[in-house]
Amino acid sequence: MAFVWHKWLRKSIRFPSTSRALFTLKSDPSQEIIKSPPLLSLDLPDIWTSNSKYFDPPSIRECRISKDSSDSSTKGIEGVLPGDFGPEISLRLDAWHCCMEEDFPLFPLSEFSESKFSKEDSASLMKWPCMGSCPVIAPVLAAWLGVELGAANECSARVIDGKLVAEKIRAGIAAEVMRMKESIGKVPGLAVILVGQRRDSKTYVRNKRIACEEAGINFVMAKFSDTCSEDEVCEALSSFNENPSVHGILVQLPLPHHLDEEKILNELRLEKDVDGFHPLNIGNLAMRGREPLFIPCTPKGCVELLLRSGVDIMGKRAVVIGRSNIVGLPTSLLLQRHHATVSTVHALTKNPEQITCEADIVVTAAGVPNLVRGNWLKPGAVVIDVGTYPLEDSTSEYGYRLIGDVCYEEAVTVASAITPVPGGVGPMTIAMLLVNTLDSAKRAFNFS
Ligand SMILES: NC(=O)C1=CN([C@@H]2O[C@H](COP(=O)(O)OP(=O)(O)OC[C@H]3O[C@@H](n4cnc5c(N)ncnc54)[C@H](OP(=O)(O)O)[C@@H]3O)[C@@H](O)[C@H]2O)C=CC1
Ligand SMILES: Nc1nc(=O)c2c([nH]1)NC[C@@H]1CN(c3ccc(C(=O)N[C@@H](CCC(=O)O)C(=O)O)cc3)C=[N+]21
Repeated sequence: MAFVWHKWLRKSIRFPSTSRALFTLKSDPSQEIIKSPPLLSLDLPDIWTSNSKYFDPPSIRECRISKDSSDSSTKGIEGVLPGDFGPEISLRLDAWHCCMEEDFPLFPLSEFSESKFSKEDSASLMKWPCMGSCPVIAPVLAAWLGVELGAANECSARVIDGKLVAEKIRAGIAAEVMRMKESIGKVPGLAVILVGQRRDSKTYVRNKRIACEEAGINFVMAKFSDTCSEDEVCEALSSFNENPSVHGILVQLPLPHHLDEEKILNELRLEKDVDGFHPLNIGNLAMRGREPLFIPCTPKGCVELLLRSGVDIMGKRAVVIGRSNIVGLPTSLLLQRHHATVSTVHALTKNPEQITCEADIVVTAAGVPNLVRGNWLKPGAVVIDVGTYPLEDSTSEYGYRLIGDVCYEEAVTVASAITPVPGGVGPMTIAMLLVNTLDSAKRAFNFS
């Protein structure tokens, strides 16, 4: 289906740098477009959530708009989406181009955000999340659709279903474990050290055990009381280090205060560091051209969710809220490896909302419930909520429920895609732990 942009609209369009860069690369056949590098050892297809009326079939992830066609006759640009292209400018689109009906593709082209629109126009358009970052194309499409822009508030962000994605990944891992078992008679093994009685830690470890069992991965655990000594923990760690049937070791954090976390983690063998917290793994993640043995599970899960939701990371502005060794810092490093321009917000950052407002991708890992309000977000931003704050709730099965960092009800009306808590990043963290454990076993057995 074709549509026409009026000439005055065309004048207001300037192609932003990402498009320009890609256009340049495309016009030079010796250069390949650099894609975000794949992360998973398992080659699984893209997965799209079906729980929103706005979803992206992978086939329309790249569309082209004819540059010069019909200019003289229609005094506009004719765009044909997708499939029937003239001389093209290739646009890489955000993940969330909507497809309202099968034969009516609707593309909020956020690439055109430099257009000159009056503030009033932009403001009202921005309230329309599915088009919000495209002040140029939205009115054209709205007129074309015969809908009022005011109907905006009915739209809401696509929910990125981490649980569903994680289930598919885990099914892939189970198949790989089975293949390994059938070929060499071995399976991967994960060992967990759990110290103390924290309810949330117990829940996370239980989830890890269930996930391992379902995937056919051996799971062993060493449990200690709150008052145990450092030596006891180190002894267990060193026995797991020596055990050839253990390919991954995880010390559940946080540890009780009397234990020296750094000292204990230092005991862990690099090649079994499936959490990816070892300084050498983090250092290699940070350095260009170096490959860490393991990428920390939560950051890897966040990026995996972005990629599988069709969100292009390259050239995008990302803000990571939090800079901890286990989530915030490695997430920033990993996004940078995927060619995002990354800013960090932490507890001492001034005007965090202004910095966050600039981001196309927001990953938040502060552990502060409802920290990120709707007005912290750029319309159309993709929001990944890592935060899990255990709130007392006697009506819940385990006496608490998890709250994220993001004020979900507000964010869902502004963002283009968002992860829920629970059911977002958490299950992906566990899936990535299984991926790392499988990778480690494959390395140990020289099995590919
Ligand atoms: N879903 C999952 O799979 C996982 C979830 N989590 C959850 O993610 C959250 C973060 O975990 P973790 O990194 O270990 O936590 P830490 O407490 O180690 O780090 C929190 C980070 O957030 C920053 N921060 C705290 N308050 C604010 C604020 N008001 N504004 C901006 N930044 C702030 C801190 O800044 P500063 O450095 O200045 O102190 C710090 O860098 C927790 O809720 C945790 O439960 C963690 C791991 C996995
Ligand atoms: N060495 C170490 N490695 C970790 O990866 C690690 C850690 N320590 N300490 C604590 C944090 C937190 N974390 C989570 C894992 C799973 C869920 C998870 O599965 N969450 C589910 C719900 C869980 C529930 O049932 O309550 C969800 O968000 O849907 C959450 C959080 C890993 N962490």
